[in-house]
Amino acid sequence: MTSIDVQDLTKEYGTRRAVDHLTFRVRPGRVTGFLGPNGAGKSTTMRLVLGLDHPTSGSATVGGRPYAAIPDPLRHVGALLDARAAHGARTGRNHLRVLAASHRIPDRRVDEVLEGTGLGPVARHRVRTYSLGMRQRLGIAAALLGDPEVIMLDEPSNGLDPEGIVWIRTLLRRLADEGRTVLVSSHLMNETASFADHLVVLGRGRLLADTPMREFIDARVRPAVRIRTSDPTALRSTLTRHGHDAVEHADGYWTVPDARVEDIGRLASAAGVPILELAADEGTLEQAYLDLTAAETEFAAQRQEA
Ligand SMILES: Nc1ncnc2c1ncn2[C@@H]1O[C@H](COP(=O)(O)OP(=O)(O)OP(=O)(O)O)[C@@H](O)[C@H]1O
Repeated sequence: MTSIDVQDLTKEYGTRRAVDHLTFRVRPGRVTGFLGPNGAGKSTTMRLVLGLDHPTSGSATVGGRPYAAIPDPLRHVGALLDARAAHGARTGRNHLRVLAASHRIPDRRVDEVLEGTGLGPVARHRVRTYSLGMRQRLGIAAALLGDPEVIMLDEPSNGLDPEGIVWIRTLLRRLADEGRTVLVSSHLMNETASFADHLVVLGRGRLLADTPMREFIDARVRPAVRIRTSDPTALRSTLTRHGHDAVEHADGYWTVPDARVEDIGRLASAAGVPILELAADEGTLEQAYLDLTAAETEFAAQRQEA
């Protein structure tokens, strides 16, 4: 089982500290979403893990070894950092064949990943004719080429069309279900919520959260019940009688904070209040993320004032 281990990792560029004493572990068998505002240090951390940059202090290892010490690294760690990196004059297939040859990976694997990433029909076209989405797919194909147990993707959904977004979601889930270690950075919260089991969140180079996704949301967003009725007066009086503060919204919905669907449903039914819709409002990753990063911004402002 191969984990990514980041231990007290710090990276400074001049006076700018991009990564600040960061410690976390990315475990196999699940998709870990890597989140944080622009400039939080996600790409720098990924580059440090891949040995593309040297840490100022601390360490980053894969399966207990620094990337540079892994023989045939493409067979162990697959990464997509920058989809523009492929040589535009080569065909997609040749780009992958060159990579494969340097790691003694057979050409048939090239054709396999081309098919798997939906690039079969354009495999013999030059990369410079590819759309951003096709380049993303080519970058993902390159990451998968060595059938690695560790996969790191920086913004893989970038430029993908809706069908591509569904494809990447399914792919990430499958890779994790196969027991691989999958780390994926994204700015798209709905997207991340659809594939991640676990989250690592950075803010200004520091670790803000390292937690299962459900716990991350539940700790920050109060659960509520959404309800719609044809008799708002009866609904309000029933809820008030039972100590619930309901909030009415312009679109005809009511929200009952800190309540469970079972309880509100039972109360309404016992009081004969007609219910048109009833649902648990469990909170979204976006709400929880904005709550966390807002708190972080406030903290930063307070520190500056002090
Ligand atoms: N080569 C470099 N030289 C100088 N500063 C750098 C370099 N690479 C990154 N930085 C700085 O380090 C900080 C972290 O950048 P990084 O790209 O890792 O953030 P990120 O979380 O990936 O952001 P984004 O979400 O915008 O991609 C930023 O302030 C950035 O300007």
